[in-house]
Amino acid sequence: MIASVPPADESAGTEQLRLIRPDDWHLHLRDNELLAAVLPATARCFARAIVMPNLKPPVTTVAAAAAYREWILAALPASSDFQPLMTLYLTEATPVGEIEAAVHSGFVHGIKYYPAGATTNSENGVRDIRRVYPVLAAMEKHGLPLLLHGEVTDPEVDIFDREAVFIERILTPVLADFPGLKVVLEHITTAEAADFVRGHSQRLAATITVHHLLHNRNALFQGGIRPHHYCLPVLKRERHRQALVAAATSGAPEFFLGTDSAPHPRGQKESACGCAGIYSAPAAIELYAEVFAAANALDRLEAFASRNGPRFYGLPENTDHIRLVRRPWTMPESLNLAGDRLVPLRAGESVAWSCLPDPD
Ligand SMILES: NC(=O)N[C@@H](CC(=O)O)C(=O)O
Ligand SMILES: [Zn+2]
Ligand SMILES: [Zn+2]
Repeated sequence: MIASVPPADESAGTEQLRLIRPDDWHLHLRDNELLAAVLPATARCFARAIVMPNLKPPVTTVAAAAAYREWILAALPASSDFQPLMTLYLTEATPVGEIEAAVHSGFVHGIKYYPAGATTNSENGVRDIRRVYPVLAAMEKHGLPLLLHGEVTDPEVDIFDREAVFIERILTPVLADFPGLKVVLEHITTAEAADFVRGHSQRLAATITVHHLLHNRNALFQGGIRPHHYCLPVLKRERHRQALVAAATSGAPEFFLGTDSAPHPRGQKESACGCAGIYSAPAAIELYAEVFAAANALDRLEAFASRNGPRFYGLPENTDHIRLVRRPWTMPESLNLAGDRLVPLRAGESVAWSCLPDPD
C-alpha cells in the first residue's frame, strides 16, 4: 500500500484530471504471500485486470482459473469491488473442449500464448504453433481473444530483435490462417510492432506498459547494472520508446493500458541470474499520467486507460471515476513482502501524480 500519498489539497491551481476508472489489461498477481502483498496496489485504482496465468503450475484449465479467481477475491480488501478477469495458459495439450468451457464460464476472457522458454514460467508453453491450430480455430469461432507474448526463442535471434521476428514468423501467418481471430500483442516494445498493430486494427490490438513508455535500454545500465529495470521483452532504444509514446497517446482504439506489473521478491531480482519483471502496480496509473502529461496528451489518457480495452474485449466501460492530481510523493525504497521485500518501479524517487477516489 502507498502510505505516502498526501491528503487531498483543494487549493486552486493544482492540476487535476477526472477519468473513468481504468482497467489493467495485462497483470501478474502471482499466488501465496506475493498475491496478498501486491493485490491492494492494483485494486486501489484499477477496476478490473486481465490476470496472467503463468503460475507454478500454470493455470491451464477453467477449473484452475475458477479456483485462482476465488483466491484473488478472498485476498481483496473487504471494501474493494475489483474484478479479476481470468485467462488460461495455452499448452500443446490444451483440449478444444477447454475453449468451449472457457467461453461458457463467463469469467475467462482470453487464452495466453507463451512461446516455450520465452519468459517467466513459460516452460509449459507452445513449441510449435501448428499443434495448437485446432484450439485457435475454436477461439476464432467463439470470439475468445488470443493474448501473445510476442517473442521468438530461437537462440540465433538477437534478444533485441525477438519481437520483430515473432511478428514475421508467427503473428503474420496466424492472422492469415485465422482471419476472424481476435489477438492482443502484449507489452509491445518496438516501432515495428506499433506500426504492425496499426495496420490490422480491426482485430489486432496491443497493450503498452508504463516502463516501456518511460525508459529506453540505457535504464538497464545507468551507472551499473540495474536488475529492477530488467523485464521481457527487454527495454529497447530511444526511437522505439518514442514510437510507443506516439501510439499510446494517439487515442487510437487498438492501443490500451496493460502494466505487465510482474513482481519478484528482491532476492530473486538482485541475483547473478535475476528474474525478468518490473513491479509497477504501486504507481502505475500515476506514471502513465506522467507520460501523457509529458506528451501534452492528458486528454487522451482516458481512451487509453479506460475505453479502448473494454471495447476490444466486448465489456462495458466502468461507471465510476478516479481523480489524478498533480501532487508529488515519494515511492518507498522497497515494500513489504513476507520473508523478503519488493522493489517497485521508481523506488526511492518522486512520482508526480497522486491517484484519489472520485467523490461521486
Ligand atoms: N514481463 C516480464 O518480464 N515478466 C513476466 C512475464 C511476461 O509477461 O513475459 C513475469 O511473469 O514475471
Ligand atoms: Zn510476456
Ligand atoms: Zn506479463
